[in-house]
Amino acid sequence: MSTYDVIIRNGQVVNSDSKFQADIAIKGGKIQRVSVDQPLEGTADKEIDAKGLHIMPGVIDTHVHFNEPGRAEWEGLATGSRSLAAGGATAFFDMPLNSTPPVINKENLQAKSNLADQKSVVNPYYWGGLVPENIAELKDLHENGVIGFKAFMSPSGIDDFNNADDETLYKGMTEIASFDSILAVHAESTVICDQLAKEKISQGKTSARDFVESRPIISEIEAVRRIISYAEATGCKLHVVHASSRKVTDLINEAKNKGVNASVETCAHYLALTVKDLEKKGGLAKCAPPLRDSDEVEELWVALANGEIDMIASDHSPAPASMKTVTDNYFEGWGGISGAQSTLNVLLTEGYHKRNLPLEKIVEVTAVNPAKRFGVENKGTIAEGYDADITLVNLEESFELKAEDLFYRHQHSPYVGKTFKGNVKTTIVNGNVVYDNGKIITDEN
Ligand SMILES: NC(=O)N[C@H]1NC(=O)NC1=O
Ligand SMILES: [Zn+2]
Ligand SMILES: [Zn+2]
Repeated sequence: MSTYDVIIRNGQVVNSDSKFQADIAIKGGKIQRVSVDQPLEGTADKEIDAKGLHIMPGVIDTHVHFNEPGRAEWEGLATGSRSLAAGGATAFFDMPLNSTPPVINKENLQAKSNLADQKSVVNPYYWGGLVPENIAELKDLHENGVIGFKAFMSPSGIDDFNNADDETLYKGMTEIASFDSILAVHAESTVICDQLAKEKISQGKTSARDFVESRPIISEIEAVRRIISYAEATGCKLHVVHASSRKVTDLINEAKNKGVNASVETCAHYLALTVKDLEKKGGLAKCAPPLRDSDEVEELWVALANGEIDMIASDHSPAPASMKTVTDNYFEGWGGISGAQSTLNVLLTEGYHKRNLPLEKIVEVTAVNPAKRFGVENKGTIAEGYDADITLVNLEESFELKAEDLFYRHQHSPYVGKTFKGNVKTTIVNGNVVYDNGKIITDEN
């Protein structure tokens, strides 16, 4: 009988506050021993030599749309979760849309979680939706384990998930505050975006730049200011997703300084891609809020380095290729980027290698802060007693991302063709190796 299930030897552990050489022993899905600077004694059913590799807490992707049930032809829990594992993620928070029926009541939550239990290779968590029709359902959703609620302040693009008007936001936040949960918002102004889009389209102005100009940063600023005022008035915890500009993250930080319980996410694509990519790659790089110019990208990196951004997620919101093809009208086609597999690659390449972003900071915004902010216990850190959710990374290995390397239901992404430095070699979820050297390892193989 071996002492442990898995031992990882000779790796360099990275936590959000430290880096050290250690051997790690896993048993029963937990990290049982972390032996710093001296060889760990004992045997294991599986020994992994991590010499030359960095051992990081698995990424917790707080923002994905896996679209199942109901829209599995766009993605799916099996394919989506495999892509995460291949990218070093060990948990995800699935958005209440674009699955159908959306997660706006307990029954729909259970339908999704039953499917995830069968299909996901990483740990699933769920956002509940806040829509004008479901304020009476929020408490039930909370009691059934959603990690928080998500509302759209502008149209969601999905017919069965209405955006929240001001009354819904105010009443919903009052209700969510009553049981101390949190509201995440997609913050763009409906009035500004709709009006500008109408104007552009009526003038035949439908280029990539026109689309971006129809969803300007001020539209995010307006919506974020408004939602902060509701957070102040109701005492509801607030989380702003996919801020595309430091001008937006600044507002959250000002609010925090005034004592508002708020946090902010940005996405890998706002750190790695610009309007030029949208022009070049067409629909593959279309999202909302849209990609910005390179000066905004650089400012976001500064914000990240300064601790002004709480977490980085993918907002993986895929669709079939036919819906991502833009010819000359950028107002047509699905807005949403396929990126779940590449978040860590982006942060290592563009952050650690190119801009000297410390590895500890990457762990903080991909693992520690997501776990802390949303009350996910025993995850986000490599330490004794924590869950064995771990990714092994070769920081120096470069590779060019190919479409056939993607585990998505549809093998496309704006990152295809990009050379990344920093490659995920192995991903361990609850003590089981689920991804190793380019392959998903499941019970069947
Ligand atoms: N419904 C949905 O997934 N929308 C997402 N896509 C995107 O680009 N931004 C979003 O909020
Ligand atoms: Zn959104
Ligand atoms: Zn989203």
